[in-house]
Amino acid sequence: MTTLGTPLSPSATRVMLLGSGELGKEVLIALQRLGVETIAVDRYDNAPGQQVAHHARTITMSDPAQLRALLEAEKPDLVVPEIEAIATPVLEAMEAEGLIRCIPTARAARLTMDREGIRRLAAETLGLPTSPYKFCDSLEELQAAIDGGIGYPCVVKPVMSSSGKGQSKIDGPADVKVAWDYAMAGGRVGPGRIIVEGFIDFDYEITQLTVRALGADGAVETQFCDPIGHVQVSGDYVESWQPHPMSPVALAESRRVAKAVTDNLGGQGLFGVELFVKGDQVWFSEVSPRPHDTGMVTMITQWQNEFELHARAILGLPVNTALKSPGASAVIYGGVDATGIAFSGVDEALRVPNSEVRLFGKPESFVKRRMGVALVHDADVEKARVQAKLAASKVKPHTA
Ligand SMILES: Nc1ncnc2c1ncn2[C@@H]1O[C@H](COP(=O)(O)OP(=O)(O)OP(=O)(O)O)[C@@H](O)[C@H]1O
Ligand SMILES: NCC(=O)N[C@@H]1O[C@H](COP(=O)([O-])[O-])[C@@H](O)[C@H]1O
Ligand SMILES: [Mg+2]
Repeated sequence: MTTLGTPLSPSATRVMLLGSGELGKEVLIALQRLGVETIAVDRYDNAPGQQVAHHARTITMSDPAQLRALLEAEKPDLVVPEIEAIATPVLEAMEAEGLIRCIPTARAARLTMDREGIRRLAAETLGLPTSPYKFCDSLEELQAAIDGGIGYPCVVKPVMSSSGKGQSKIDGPADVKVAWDYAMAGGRVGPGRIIVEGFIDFDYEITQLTVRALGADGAVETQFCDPIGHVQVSGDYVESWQPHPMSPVALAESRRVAKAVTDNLGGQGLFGVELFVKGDQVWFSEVSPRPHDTGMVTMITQWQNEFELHARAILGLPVNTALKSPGASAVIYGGVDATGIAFSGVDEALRVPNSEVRLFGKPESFVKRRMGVALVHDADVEKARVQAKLAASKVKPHTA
């Protein structure tokens, strides 16, 4: 049985988010609605989730000493990683010492913070289909990997990066050094290990949201959301929709792969399993052991959106993954490099039928920083896509 306390009292159920961007903000709102006391941690002040949590803390989460000191001081009941760039060995050590409970598990956070950990698990331990790949520490190793079998075209990514940072496609020998240099500039931490992957010429790609939550008998059960289709530009999501139509064989294979990966990672919570599909063939790409950016569409398509599902699953509450209506999301980028920007045209965006807009409240805008998202529901998912892009285009960010 789950017992929840009163926030800001000795009985409080206290949850700490490590990372408090747009995804964490929605998890925090879902937790607040259940009377959970929340602590929002990020690398900068006034991060989106810090604006809605009971407590805000700003630290360098990749610094082991800073992370351990904060966890020891706050003693949360649950620790919920929201980004990859965290000193995960601290989480593993403190979980092993019985000092914290990490969502879904500290091991899952460690394996997925680094492309090498999750790729070797999926392909080599679990035997799941993936693109061909090699890990390289120098330009020479990269060239040798391509010549030795990966071939052209291929994709280079820093092992520690997300949202497409440092990622590029290599079409021929002339691109190899450019891709290497770009990866070195775009990686998250430290010097240069990359993954080079054979390019998969997929028909479409999906995110298979997968929830591990407690059933009535107290055992973990796996439930799936309808598949989310999405379009990525330069490795970053620009639009998503749900449901994405799939053949029964491809859908069953997607769920087999998603279950194999999430069973191994374990724990409770929602996962975003990224898959490439061509005909009935499915390749595992990567997995977020937490809500996924493409899953923001569920804010308008599901009875319980992915953030509510995560909140409920981690607290031991039952979940419902049913679709409410087909719908779509389209990203609103900053368009300018400036702090404290303004957004015109929100009224016009909201005049698009069946639309909603979320502005994340990030204190600083960059040309390609995701600052908001437009959402539209419609019985016709293709129409929802068109309308969501229309609504997003009406919002005009500019310097204040
Ligand atoms: N091997 C590949 N073949 C074809 N396309 C690929 C390949 N690898 C990546 N892509 C494309 O680039 C996108 C981003 O790749 P990936 O998910 O690995 O990067 P990421 O930086 O982790 O992104 P995010 O954090 O947004 O999930 C994929 O969704 C896909 O569209
Ligand atoms: N693909 C991962 C992803 O979308 N993560 C989301 O972006 C935030 C960072 O945004 P920022 O880079 O604008 O600070 C993260 O905190 C998370 O909410
Ligand atoms: Mg991805």
